[in-house]
Amino acid sequence: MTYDGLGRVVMVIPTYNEALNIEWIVGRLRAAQPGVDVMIVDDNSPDGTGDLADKLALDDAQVSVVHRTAKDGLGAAYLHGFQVALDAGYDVIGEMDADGSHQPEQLHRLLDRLVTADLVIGSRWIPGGSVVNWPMSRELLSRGGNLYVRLLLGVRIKDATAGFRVFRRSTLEAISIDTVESAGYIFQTDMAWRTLQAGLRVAEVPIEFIERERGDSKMSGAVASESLKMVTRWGLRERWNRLRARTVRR
Ligand SMILES: Nc1nc2c(ncn2[C@@H]2O[C@H](COP(=O)(O)OP(=O)(O)O[C@H]3O[C@H](CO)[C@@H](O)[C@H](O)[C@@H]3O)[C@@H](O)[C@H]2O)c(=O)[nH]1
Repeated sequence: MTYDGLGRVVMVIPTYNEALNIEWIVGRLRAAQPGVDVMIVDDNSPDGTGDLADKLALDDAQVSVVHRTAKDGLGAAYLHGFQVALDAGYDVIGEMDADGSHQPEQLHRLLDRLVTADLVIGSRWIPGGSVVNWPMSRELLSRGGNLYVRLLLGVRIKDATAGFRVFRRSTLEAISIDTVESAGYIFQTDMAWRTLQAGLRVAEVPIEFIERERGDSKMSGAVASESLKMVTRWGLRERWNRLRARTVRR
């Protein structure tokens, strides 16, 4: 099935212990966008999410499942799913969480904008975007993290850490996903940064992000500190490269 003007679209949904959410979110996505396929990438969740995903795939030819052997991080799960989607010939490959934070009913905003962009991010931090039910600590972490990314990397994106996105196939091909190494949530920033560095168009559209009601977030101190370290390293490397280029020109 296809989405008008964009070709074949698949939304990749990574899961780890999302048994309480997976049927609900896939049902909503299929109802909201019947032309869009779904690929669940499960890291052998102990709560049986993988089995539930298999049942969904059995009942619906537009749902597929990638089973991985163990929990290996959000970024690693997405990269695996992206490669499967590229091999399957999809024209547009998207990302969203399994827990209802990203609303399938708002996916059309991202897809419509992709007609004139290479990556579209559903943004919480542009006018019209919002967050529902996040504790102040989480909002500060996200706003502060995004400010740090803007300052260190010099990018204009307001929500570079967001996980509701759609990529053109050509974007994933241009940034050579087999060279991406970030395994945790910093993967989101890494992909946006690589897209900009490849000279491609990154657009943001406002979304309402709703904190999950069932199951637990996998965000942790280790995930946040990995992000801080990586952004600092990229920022310093970028400055060093610019300085060297200037010195060589003189
Ligand atoms: N397969 C797999 N899935 C994972 C893993 N870690 C997390 N996930 C899945 O990835 C999705 C997001 O994980 P959450 O732990 O629910 O994320 P969050 O705290 O709500 O984080 C949100 O904010 C982040 C920072 O802005 C975003 O990067 C993230 O995408 C999301 O929108 C969920 O579907 C979850 O099951 C993993 O190691 N493996």
